[in-house]
Amino acid sequence: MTVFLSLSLPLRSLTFPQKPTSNLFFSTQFRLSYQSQSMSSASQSEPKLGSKVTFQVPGLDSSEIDRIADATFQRYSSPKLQRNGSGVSIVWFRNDLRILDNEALYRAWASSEAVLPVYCVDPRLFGTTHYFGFPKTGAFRAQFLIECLADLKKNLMKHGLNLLIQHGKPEDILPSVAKAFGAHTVYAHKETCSEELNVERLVSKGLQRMELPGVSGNQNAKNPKLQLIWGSTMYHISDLPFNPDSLPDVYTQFRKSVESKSTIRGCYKLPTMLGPLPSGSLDEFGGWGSIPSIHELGLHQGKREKGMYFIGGESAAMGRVIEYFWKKDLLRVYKEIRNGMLGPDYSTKFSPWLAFGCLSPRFVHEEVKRFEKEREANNSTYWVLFELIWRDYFRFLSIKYGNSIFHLGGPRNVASKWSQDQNLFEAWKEGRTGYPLIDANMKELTTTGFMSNRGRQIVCSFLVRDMGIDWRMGAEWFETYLLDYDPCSNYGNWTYGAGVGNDPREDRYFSIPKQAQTYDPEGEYVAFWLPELQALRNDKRNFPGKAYLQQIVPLKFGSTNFKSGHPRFKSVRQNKEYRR
Ligand SMILES: Cc1cc2nc3c(=O)[nH]c(=O)nc-3n(C[C@H](O)[C@H](O)[C@H](O)COP(=O)(O)OP(=O)(O)OC[C@H]3O[C@@H](n4cnc5c(N)ncnc54)[C@H](O)[C@@H]3O)c2cc1C
Ligand SMILES: Nc1ncnc2c1ncn2[C@@H]1O[C@H](COP(=O)(O)OP(=O)(O)OP(=O)(O)O)[C@@H](O)[C@H]1O
Repeated sequence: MTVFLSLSLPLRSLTFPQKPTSNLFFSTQFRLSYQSQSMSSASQSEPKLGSKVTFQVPGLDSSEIDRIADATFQRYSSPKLQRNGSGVSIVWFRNDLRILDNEALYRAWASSEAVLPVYCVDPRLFGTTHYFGFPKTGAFRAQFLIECLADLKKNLMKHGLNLLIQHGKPEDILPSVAKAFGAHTVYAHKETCSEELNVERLVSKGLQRMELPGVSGNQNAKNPKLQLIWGSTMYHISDLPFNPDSLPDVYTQFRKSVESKSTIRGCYKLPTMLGPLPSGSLDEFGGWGSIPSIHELGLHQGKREKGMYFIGGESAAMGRVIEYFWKKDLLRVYKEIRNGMLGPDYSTKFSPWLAFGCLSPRFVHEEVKRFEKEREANNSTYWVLFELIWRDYFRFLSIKYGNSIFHLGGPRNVASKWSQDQNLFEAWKEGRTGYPLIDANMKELTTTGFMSNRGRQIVCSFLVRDMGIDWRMGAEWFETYLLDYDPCSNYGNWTYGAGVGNDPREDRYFSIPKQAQTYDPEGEYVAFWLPELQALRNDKRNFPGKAYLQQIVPLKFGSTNFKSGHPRFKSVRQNKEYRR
């Protein structure tokens, strides 16, 4: 039986698109809708490619998203679960904005008679990045967060709870909420990077120092505890076959070791109802508080002009899993199409929801296994897990290497000369380097908050290898803009790309002409983002010569316009081009 029967969706949902072919760079549907208009000659093809087109991810309407979410909650509910605690506990939501497979929420429920869910809108998240002072959270990610909070509140209410939203630092807010409700424990998910660890320490201290109401002199009265729970990875930290401090430095060793020696835990089941809420007044907190508007966060959301538009929240995340795996049947071919750049369907697009914790990687694992059982198991179905193991790996590496993942020399403390040339950096970030593949990717990032994995590797290589710019400038620019920003994956990948990562064998140079020929042979991607290229012949779009901006630097190896071996880069060591 397919998921559509169990979700009782309309009959048309039962018809799946034809099995996508193996040479896809993006989804069949996306390609077909454009191919019909796109002939090989420039004159007939391009008006539609360049027109303003947006794609909602997932591409489902809100009622279908709600139906999928309700059916999924239902599938994971167990009426047999029993709570045996007493008193009040608090769930402090952080980057775990979900109900399903949320161990902190489950434990808070099981250990109490009443649970109070709290989210703190921490002003530090809307400050600036560490070295270069870019906005810490850009408008796209802030808008995504707003939608995540609205969805979390709605789903908590469906389960008999609510969400108290407070504006301020968790270390100021949580002790006063715990005091007002006499909570015995604050449950939260554990983080691994120093900014977040620092907040954990401050919250813990705040709870310890809290004065208990009306119990002075009572030796038995206890301050509430902060109980931190591991929950961000697919493999649980306690199930690793090694201590994170002795994590293998080579990804393949890590992967083989966990695959052979560890198992992935099942998702936590949900009680049908999570209530009641504690009794008591919320007056001193202004009632349940409000979800901030983008303006209240000091940001401005521009018009969505083009490209993908992600819907925040756990319900949309579940909708995307069902859409990508079951409805569009793309899990079957994921490995063949995952290096695409254009349209919503060449890859799962799970990352923004994973980063906010709307989606549990263990849930993705269980859906992959269900698909393998009910439809097909192949290299593609495995490959989504392979990629999620990369995500786990970077998370565990952040424990082993601490703040060095943010430092110029990276985990290996590599001494290199880097430039901070503002002209070059501005051209990179604004997408006017004269290389269509770079410019298109950078425009996609600042227009949507997303960039493909292929694109990220190419623009990273160009910034650090061809321009010689301090990689942290690129990493912080990504930190501002990415919807899926996650310190471990972002800085982990940047240190790899810059050649300062923990694995000395990872030294990546991406040749732009080669990447363009392989991954955008018809120039569809660059023409989508750079309409001025649409008038050119398909094979010229990535190599437009004088028809486009002048190239701001020559390429280190091989060039589209410049002669290779430009003296500026003579001293740079030749690296093999990297292909994954
Ligand atoms: C310079 C650079 C910076 C990056 N910054 C981030 C970041 O801040 N946050 C982030 O989630 N990913 C980051 N990535 C990894 C990767 O590009 C994205 O996870 C991926 O593009 C997200 O799209 P998707 O969900 O469709 O991926 P899919 O191809 O569908 O992969 C499925 C999932 O596997 C995980 N994954 C895939 N590739 C990687 C990878 N290289 N490293 C870690 N996890 C991976 C992601 O969770 C992803 O959602 C970065 C990569 C590079 C090269
Ligand atoms: N979640 C995060 N996102 C981005 N950066 C983070 C995160 N957590 C920690 N960092 C970075 O970790 C570093 C910690 O700086 P801190 O001053 O506390 O320690 P440090 O090791 O002495 O670093 P530095 O010498 O760069 O100041 C900073 O670069 C900070 O931006």
